[in-house]
Amino acid sequence: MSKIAILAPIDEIIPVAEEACSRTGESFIIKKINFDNAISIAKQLEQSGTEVIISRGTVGAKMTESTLNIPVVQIPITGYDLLRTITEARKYGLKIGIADTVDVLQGVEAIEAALGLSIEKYTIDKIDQVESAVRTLVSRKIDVLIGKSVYVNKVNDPNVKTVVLTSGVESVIQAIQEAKSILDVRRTEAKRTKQLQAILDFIADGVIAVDENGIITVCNPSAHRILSIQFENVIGKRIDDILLNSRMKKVILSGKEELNRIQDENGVKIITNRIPILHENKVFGAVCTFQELQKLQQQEQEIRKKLLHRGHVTKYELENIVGESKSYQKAIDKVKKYSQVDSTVLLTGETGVGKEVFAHLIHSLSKRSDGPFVAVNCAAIPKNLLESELFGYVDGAFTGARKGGKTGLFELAHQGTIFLDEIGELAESVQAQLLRVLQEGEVMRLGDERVIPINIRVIAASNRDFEVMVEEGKFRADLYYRLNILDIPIPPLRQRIQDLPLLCEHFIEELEPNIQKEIFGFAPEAMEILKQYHWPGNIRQLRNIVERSMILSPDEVISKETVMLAGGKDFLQLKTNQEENGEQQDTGKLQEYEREYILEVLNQVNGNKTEAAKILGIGRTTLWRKINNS
Ligand SMILES: Nc1ncnc2c1ncn2[C@@H]1O[C@H](COP(=O)(O)OP(=O)(O)OP(=O)(O)O)[C@@H](O)[C@H]1O
Repeated sequence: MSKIAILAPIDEIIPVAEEACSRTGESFIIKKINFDNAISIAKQLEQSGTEVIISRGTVGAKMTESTLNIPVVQIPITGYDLLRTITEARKYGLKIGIADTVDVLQGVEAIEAALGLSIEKYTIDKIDQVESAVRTLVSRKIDVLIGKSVYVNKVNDPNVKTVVLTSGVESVIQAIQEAKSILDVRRTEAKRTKQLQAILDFIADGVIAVDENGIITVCNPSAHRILSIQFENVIGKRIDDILLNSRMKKVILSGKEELNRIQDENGVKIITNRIPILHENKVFGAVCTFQELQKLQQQEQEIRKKLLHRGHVTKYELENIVGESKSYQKAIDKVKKYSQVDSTVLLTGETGVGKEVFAHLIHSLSKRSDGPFVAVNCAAIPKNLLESELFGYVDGAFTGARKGGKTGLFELAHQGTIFLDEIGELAESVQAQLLRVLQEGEVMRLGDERVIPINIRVIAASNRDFEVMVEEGKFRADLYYRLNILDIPIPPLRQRIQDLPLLCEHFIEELEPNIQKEIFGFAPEAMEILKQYHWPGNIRQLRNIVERSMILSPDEVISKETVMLAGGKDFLQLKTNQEENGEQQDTGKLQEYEREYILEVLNQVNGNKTEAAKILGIGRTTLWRKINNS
């Protein structure tokens, strides 16, 4: 199918067009048309793949002004065509009239001067001037009328002869060249449009463009998906009828871009960039690109997880939790119940009772278990950094701020749980911001004006007495009540000492692979010692003592002496108490055991005193004194 068609409004054009095609080596469609059927024929050709039409005269002009989507190239009237036609007309008389467009008439003036002729001219500027043009010229008593076929066909005065002004082969060749270059441009444009379309179809960002009146000109598939609105035929509609908060008209009016704005559309939160489309300092539209905030936050979490090589995931499951005592089981029951709701939990208890373990457990039993678990020890992060760590910051928020800004831990916990350990250590300013997070479900990065909505569950923990802190004005009362919706007090180890054998067994099993020693357990007297101790460091301290005892023990069963040694000075104090209680202890013998075990440890670490002191939990000087004392 040829991409170019020549539509001839007069018969004379057909042989000229055929000649032009044969000279240029083309085989275009050549069809005879008339004023009435021109547009329907052109439309049929357009549908069957014709991309450029060549025609001429009034019919050509009619096609250009019609609803055709393809360009129409006019076959020009050249000076040569005029000369040829005027020479022909002179055969019929000297009084010549001509009706045509201003550019053709300019050529006529040049020929008049050269030939010493005076020609009656009628300037056509609209296609419906045929009748009046012919009437006017005939009334001037002309001998002959020159014009396009529609004009000459209207002459019915037998005294006036007619000559059709038509184009020659050169003019048709000129039109063919022009049509071919239009075809080239259209092909390049089509390629570029296809490329752009592929980009728009492929990118995950939503893209919507509007013209200067706010009428949608582009809306890509991601925009449809993200906003999940039925976008039937959105092209051509007003942006404000489709989106409630688009602000595109504002961007067109101000000519200023708006970047990284959070926008709510039908309950979908999106982060949007809007820019004006400028040409020669004039705004002729705007384009916005946007992403779903929730997706962005998820991706950011994924990337951060990978970058940090550690996932914000829970480490403890219910089966790793040891404790059968009533008080502990009561606390575990609360964990199970509270994990099913989304309210804030406050865990209280002495250091090392397992507050973090409980927080992990609540998360892993909750419906958020697939989301992140972010644990923050508020006492471990320097006070001046805590705010920026929790809330994040934007580029240039403060001196020393990392380029590109930083996502805060609250944002990282989005769709999951944040565990704020040692919450009693929060500075007052941070307490106020935390209250806002709990009340509004939003965070604001340092140096930013935008609020970022987040969906998190907060679990807080402290080993301090909040009521006293609130009374002393060190902790905001409103924050305390907000945190203390569900409370879980965790009992200290000394109040559930019956769990001790189970815990020891659990830790031996857990530690054995690391220590690479087979240990059966604690001798009954050793267990007695452990049960008598008051465990200020609770389970963490117990785990350390079990580990130390396992390393020190020369036997598969850990003896009382090994435990005494592992307990260090805290346990020696215990021995004194026992003595005071009337128990007989042989101090000299104990010191001897102590010395023996210290030597055993030294032996295991090849005499490295620093290493041995570390394992024994005593200073190097004490170690030296203990070896040399006896
Ligand atoms: N019920 C339990 N069963 C087994 N191990 C436990 C249990 N509870 C706590 N642990 C262990 O005890 C140690 C201390 O627990 P955790 O860090 O949760 O205490 P914490 O109360 O948060 O301490 P801190 O107040 O110092 O932050 C951890 O090694 C943990 O594995």
